[in-house]
Amino acid sequence: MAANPNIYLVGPMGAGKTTIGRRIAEIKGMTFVDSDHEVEKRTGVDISFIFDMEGEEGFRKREREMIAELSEQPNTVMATGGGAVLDESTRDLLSARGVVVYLETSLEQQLARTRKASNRPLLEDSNDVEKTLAQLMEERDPLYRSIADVVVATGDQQARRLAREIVEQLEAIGTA
Ligand SMILES: Nc1ncnc2c1ncn2[C@@H]1O[C@H](COP(=O)(O)OP(=O)(O)O)[C@@H](O)[C@H]1O
Ligand SMILES: O=C(O)C1=C[C@@H](OP(=O)(O)O)[C@@H](O)[C@H](O)C1
Ligand SMILES: [Mg+2]
Repeated sequence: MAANPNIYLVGPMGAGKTTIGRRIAEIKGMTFVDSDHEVEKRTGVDISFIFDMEGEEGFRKREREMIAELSEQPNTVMATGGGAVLDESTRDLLSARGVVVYLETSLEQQLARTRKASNRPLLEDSNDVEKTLAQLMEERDPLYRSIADVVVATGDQQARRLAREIVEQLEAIGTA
């Protein structure tokens, strides 16, 4: 039997990439990786610390290299960080090496889902989180769409249910 194609989740902060990605991997019996977590493991520090020390540019370089490495791994579901798609080589790699799922999200949901958690320096350093999220979305939505094989609206449904629906959708189009 052919191995499962890799599944890559893209979308903005709070879309649920990390949460849903982990569930999809469980359902499919695939390996789950999160590019942010892998950068943190490799460096031994958190994302906010990397932004403080090296700026966003330093983080983007680490993110690009990590995604390039992780995308070589077979049978893998990878949650990317919300800004990973800014890099053209990353977009090309994700497109070429797996199925790309864009988790589309309303600003409202993003606000609710990013309210509690820390370690999102772009939001921690903002004095108007809603405006920052809206600006990022304007810049990035076309990039997410440009590589998406599937676009999934994340409504109010439970993470587990959403993951099941995504798996069904991928199986229906013959990509999982
Ligand atoms: N479909 C969902 N329903 C309810 N809560 C969710 C859902 N997706 C994500 N969450 C919650 O939102 C927060 C952010 O999710 P996360 O997976 O970290 O998003 P991302 O990786 O896209 O930034 C987490 O607390 C998570 O439990
Ligand atoms: O949107 C972004 O630029 C970022 C999103 C974060 O990941 P999540 O999308 O998983 O929150 C993390 O990579 C970093 O804080 C930058
Ligand atoms: Mg995440």
